[in-house]
Amino acid sequence: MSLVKLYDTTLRDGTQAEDISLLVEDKIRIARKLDEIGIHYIEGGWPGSNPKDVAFFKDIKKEKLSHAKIAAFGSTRRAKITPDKDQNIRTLIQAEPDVVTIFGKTWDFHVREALRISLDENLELIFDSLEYLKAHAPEVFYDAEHFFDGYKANAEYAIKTLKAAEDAKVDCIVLCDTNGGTMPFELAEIIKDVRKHIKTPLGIHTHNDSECAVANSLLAVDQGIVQVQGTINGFGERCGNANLCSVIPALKLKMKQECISGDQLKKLRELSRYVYELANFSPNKHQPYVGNSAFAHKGGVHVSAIQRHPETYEHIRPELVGNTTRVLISDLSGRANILAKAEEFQINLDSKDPVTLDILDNIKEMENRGYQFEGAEASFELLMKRALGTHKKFFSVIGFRVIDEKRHEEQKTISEATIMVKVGGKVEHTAAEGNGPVNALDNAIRKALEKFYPRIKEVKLLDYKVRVLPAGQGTASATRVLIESGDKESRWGTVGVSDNIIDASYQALIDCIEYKLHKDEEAEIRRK
Ligand SMILES: CC(=O)SCCNC(=O)CCNC(=O)[C@H](O)C(C)(C)COP(=O)(O)OP(=O)(O)OC[C@H]1O[C@@H](n2cnc3c(N)ncnc32)[C@H](O)[C@@H]1OP(=O)(O)O
Ligand SMILES: CC(=O)C(=O)O
Repeated sequence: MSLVKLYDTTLRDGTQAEDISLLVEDKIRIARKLDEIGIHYIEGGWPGSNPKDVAFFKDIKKEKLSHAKIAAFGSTRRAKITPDKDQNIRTLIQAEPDVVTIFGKTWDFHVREALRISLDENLELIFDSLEYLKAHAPEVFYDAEHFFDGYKANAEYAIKTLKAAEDAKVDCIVLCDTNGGTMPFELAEIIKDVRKHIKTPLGIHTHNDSECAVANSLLAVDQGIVQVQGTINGFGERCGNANLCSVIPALKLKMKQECISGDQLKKLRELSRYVYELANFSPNKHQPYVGNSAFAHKGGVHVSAIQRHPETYEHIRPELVGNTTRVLISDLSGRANILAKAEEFQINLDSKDPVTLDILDNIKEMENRGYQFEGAEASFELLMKRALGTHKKFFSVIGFRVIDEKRHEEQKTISEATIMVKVGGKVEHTAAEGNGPVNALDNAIRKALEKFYPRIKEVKLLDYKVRVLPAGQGTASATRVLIESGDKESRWGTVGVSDNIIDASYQALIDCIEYKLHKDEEAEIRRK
């Protein structure tokens, strides 16, 4: 099986996506990660476009990449000038990349309307830009922009443009589905025909406007293409590019194509999340292979079956891409979900134990009131402990009060909370201000408990989400609050539901603190 080369364009086409912008430092950090995972080519940007991309090519030279080659992107020369005078081509050479990739026009419509030159002149543009670059760069790739649309409009001319690139002796000709509208069955037929005319190695670059970018890339490999271009998480112009986080495992695990090693593949989820983080995006939890939900089982029937054989509802073993199986708890749960969860928390439950059925009934009744335990595993663990009688009461809350006050129209609203807690025999009464009522309550709870349990200081509130339940009752609706918290070691989610948003937040905050205290005490016992 020959090697399929992976060409990542997250740093170029990925940054053409709406809302994505990466600093030079971010690009360098992502390039290091791409190299670690075994990407063969990293397209760093278009040096003729902006100073940031010029800086990238300068800075990346200081990095010791283990094997990835760095590619610089640009276009064929402008009409009426020679390549050596073309500013874009000059900057590509000055960037001194390992590879230069330029795009040129394939579609006669684009030649006439976008470039406004003759069809023959475009062939000259392609040939002499590439011939010149071949003499000045170690490796040269040609992106045949709009190849599939061009072929459908005028196959003869589209093939002529590829021949011009072949005559210039480029190292790879990349067929681009630039508008992302090509269907997989069309693409396979077109590539078959191209292979009759072109002997240069072929690559594929697809966009996702018809949701076919990954399928098209895989089909192209099936048709003998040796280079696949794409981006991490599918970031890219409009609807994005072929998502390498789906392409790579499909190539490796399903098509048995050599591309990266099994150990590198295990870093795929980490890479996906790293890129989301640096792009300042929340990860897509439903993303195939690498998303949190990719191997999360909710239906009772599914959970029961995966415990017997994971393959019953998992298309691959999640560990192969660095992911894990998760069992979700909801009103679609059966006993199998509860048992699986209990096992995860190292709680011994028996499927015939009446407590299991009690927990199940309790969950279904709570979900009916609006609770949701997906994403609130810590509240769920506390619920199990309460049902089993293993829950420890570290403190009790005697009462709390939250006040919001606006003393003058021009002034900021002030939030203050007071709380009375009992720890052992001691009653503590504290007050705290906050940035809004929930923050004031959070501050007051912590202030009251920290002197008894100083490790509460380590807890950070990472995310706070409110959902109105059921929708449509306006400000009288019940609310569900989901809180994500974390400390140095882990992250956990808690939930509260009430027709009062402060009360719902209070429940989730108290569960958060109780979970931390249980977790630390159990860790301490294990250490001893
Ligand atoms: C399919 C793709 O994703 S291609 C990549 C697209 N990415 C980008 O455009 C991002 C980076 N681009 C840029 O920074 C700018 O567009 C630049 C610096 C490259 C060019 O800027 P400008 O000179 O202002 O031109 P503009 O942005 O309006 O682009 C249109 C020009 O590109 C020319 N052009 C477009 N494609 C090609 C090509 N394949 N070969 C040569 N020239 C081309 C057009 O003829 C037009 O030139 P004209 O104005 O002289 O008629
Ligand atoms: C080259 C490129 O980005 C495209 O054709 O989509």
